[in-house]
Amino acid sequence: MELYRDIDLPDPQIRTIGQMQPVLAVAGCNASGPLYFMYRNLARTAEDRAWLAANQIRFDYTVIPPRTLCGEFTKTKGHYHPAAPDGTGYPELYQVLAGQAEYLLQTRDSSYVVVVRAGPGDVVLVPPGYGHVTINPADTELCMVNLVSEAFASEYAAYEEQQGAAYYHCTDGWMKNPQYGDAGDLTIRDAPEFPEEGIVHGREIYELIGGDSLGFLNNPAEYAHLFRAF
Ligand SMILES: O=P(O)(O)OC[C@H]1O[C@](O)(CO)[C@@H](O)[C@@H]1O
Repeated sequence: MELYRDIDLPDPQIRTIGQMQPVLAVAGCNASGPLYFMYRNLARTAEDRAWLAANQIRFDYTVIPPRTLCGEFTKTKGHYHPAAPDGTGYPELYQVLAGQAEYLLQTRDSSYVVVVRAGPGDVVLVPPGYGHVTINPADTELCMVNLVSEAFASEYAAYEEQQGAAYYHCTDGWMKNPQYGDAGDLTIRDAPEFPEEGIVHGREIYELIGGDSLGFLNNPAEYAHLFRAF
């Protein structure tokens, strides 16, 4: 899969282990350093950048090197998205470029928790109302891109208050987070595709920029059919 080497990357935003402490499986895990790198708001051309800005959409590139922290595979911090003005939560679209990813998605009441496994070229839609964490369970770098509305700020409080997501992926397997007494069993599945919107494995999601398939990112209520796969 194309690694977007043709885009000049700005300085990344770096997620440090210090920032991750509230969400790690082992509280107080003695580790330090940068954990992952987020290159936000990218575009290949001035025309694409103008289209993205006019449509309030961001294209980001994230690199998650392999690592374990006190026995837990490296992961993103985890956050929820608020509701759009139409009352439906903002969704997000990811695509893996290199490495292996596990998208750990959960409803706000954690009654449904699902891991979507994805490899190079795979697309993953985070449906409205789902919080998400991305785990790198492999020993290679995970590179991924995402398209998301830039009309909101991510909400981290619930993940921080409950010490992360409902499950942790550790080197000896999946472990339920004891702070989620009522969490549902873990479902593990592959990523569904959405051919009617041109969102299919192996097709660069960047190609959707400038087209008419990304309306769901800012007007999710009109696209309920897209979110039924979950
Ligand atoms: O904000 P977190 O939970 O650290 O997750 C980082 C990921 O989220 C994004 O901000 C998009 O939601 C990406 O830039 C990045 O891959």
